[in-house]
Amino acid sequence: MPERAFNQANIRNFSIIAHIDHGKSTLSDRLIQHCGGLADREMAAQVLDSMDLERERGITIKAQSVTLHYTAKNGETYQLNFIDTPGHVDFSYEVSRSLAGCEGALLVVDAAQGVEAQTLANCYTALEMDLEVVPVLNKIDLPQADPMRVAEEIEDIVGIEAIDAVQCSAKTGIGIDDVLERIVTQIPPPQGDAEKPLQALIIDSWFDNYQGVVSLVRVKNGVLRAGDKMKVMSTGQSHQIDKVGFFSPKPTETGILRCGEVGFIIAGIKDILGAPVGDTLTLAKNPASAPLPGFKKVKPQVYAGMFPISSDDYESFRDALGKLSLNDASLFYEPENSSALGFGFRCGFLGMLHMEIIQERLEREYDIDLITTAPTVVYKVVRKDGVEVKVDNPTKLPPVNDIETIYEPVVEANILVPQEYLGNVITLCVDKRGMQTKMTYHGKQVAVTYELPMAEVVMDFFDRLKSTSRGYASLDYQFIRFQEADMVRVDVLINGERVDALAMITHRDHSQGRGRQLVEKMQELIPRQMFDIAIQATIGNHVIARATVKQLRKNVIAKCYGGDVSRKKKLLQKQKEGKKRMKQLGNVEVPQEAFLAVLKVGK
Ligand SMILES: Nc1nc2c(ncn2[C@@H]2O[C@H](COP(=O)(O)OP(=O)(O)OP(=O)(O)O)[C@@H](O)[C@H]2O)c(=O)[nH]1
Repeated sequence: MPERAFNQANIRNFSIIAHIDHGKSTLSDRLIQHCGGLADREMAAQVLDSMDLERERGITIKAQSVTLHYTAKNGETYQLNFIDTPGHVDFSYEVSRSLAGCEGALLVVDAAQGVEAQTLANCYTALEMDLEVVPVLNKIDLPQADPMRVAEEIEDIVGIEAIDAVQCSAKTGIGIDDVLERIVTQIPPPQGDAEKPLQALIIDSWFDNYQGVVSLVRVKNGVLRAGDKMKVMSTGQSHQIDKVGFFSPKPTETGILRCGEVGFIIAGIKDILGAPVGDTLTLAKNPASAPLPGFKKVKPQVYAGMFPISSDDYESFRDALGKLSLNDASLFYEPENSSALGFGFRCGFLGMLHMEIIQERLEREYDIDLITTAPTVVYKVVRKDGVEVKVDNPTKLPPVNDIETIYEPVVEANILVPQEYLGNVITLCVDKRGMQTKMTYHGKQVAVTYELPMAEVVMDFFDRLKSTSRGYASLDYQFIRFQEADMVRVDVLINGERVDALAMITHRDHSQGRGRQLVEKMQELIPRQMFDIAIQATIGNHVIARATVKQLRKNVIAKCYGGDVSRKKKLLQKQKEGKKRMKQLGNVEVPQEAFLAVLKVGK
């Protein structure tokens, strides 16, 4: 392989911080196009949002990278390594992961919309990590764009200089040159010493069916070559490096990654735990004395049970979770056994979107049909005998008589909202048992801070906030403490049998109303069968609500008795498909939606 020209001073490693829809994907495609990374026809598909799911949902989930070469106005050619970051509130942890590989970040703000809470939180993370934050005002082609106002907002709310912020339109291409020049002039080159022992940070790892584990790394010190024997510092395991290179955006082998560079490495690692994200790689021959600081560990916030509909899928389900968790350190799972749903896993997620995405990936990429139980947060329970337990599953809540106190997790939620929707947002927060702690006005925008029970926030809060503010309010939240709360477990009985997978933990004040809504929702969702089905909600032995699904009188097939066989077959086939998502509880068939009916209550 020919030696590449290399000058560490001409490397720029950066990420883009942007709120969803402010144009990050469009801008990154433009930068790639401008630097000749892609032909126009390849631009049709946005490149960095590579997973199908991401494209459909229009959001970026996983960190990806691309290496570009840009010849600047000063005549020098720069290597730009762009590491992508996700934009949703559930994934701020992955943002810090991407930022750890960079010296700078572009803060892309829609010049018509202004600053949103999520960009704010990520921006603070970047500033804390000592990154150079370069503000970029996008969408200046829009008639309603108001770059001066938004620049002031950035200064006022984010607290960085923005008056001479670069203005561009990722859509029309205006100002893209200026963005590239800013990257080169404002973001510092990587520090690090090529002569020191190798230290390469694993930013991301994923499993490729042909290559095994592929890792995206940032070389902080030393040099990494194909053929070298490298050591994973946390496990001490050594592997021969097969391939190294860049994504440009197609994978391009270079045989070497030098100090300051970002690229992929493949080392024939088959074990999915062999290259953990946040770990440090060094060389077996001349190892570094210490690993690099890893990433802040994140704890899942929401737990739910996931059960394969067919018990034959259990093994493949476990393998799939293993593969997914390789590049998603925030995904937690452990075996769970439900009397209603059989063998499955208790899974922990960052939030509801994260949960939905994992569920969809399992179904689409791994072809596993699942029943998911209602998500719950983690409660701290102090028993009468003084022992403290963490409860991530309503069925594990100790009997009422054994409980001294229950503590629920509380978050601090920062919301940015235009003044005209402030009233709606306050109503929503009060409804969700929120307590206001701060409110400041910034031009047209208001920043409000609430302390809210996490259980209320992780479920449907984000969606409701969006709809009550016509999409203008934005949210960021973090766990602050556990707080004593009067929580109870509501059980659901179907024909007298307690269904463990349907239990929920809720505040006592809401329990009566939610119990009622829950049984009513279940009544709608459970199809009528050949007998009456009684649905009850209980707290302990006390029934708080009941409903009945009346028996079905007619047999569907009876209708076409004597009719032609193919029609009858079709009807049966249709029924069977309809049943795919059903679970047999005793003699009652319950559809998947019923297990999530809890999410539909309390609105
Ligand atoms: N008018 C105008 N529209 C733009 C511009 N840049 C992006 N858009 C549009 O804004 C919408 C969102 O752009 P994306 O690039 O997908 O946004 P994103 O921030 O990458 O979204 P995530 O991938 O979810 O983080 C798309 O409909 C784009 O066509 C711009 O400069 N001007």
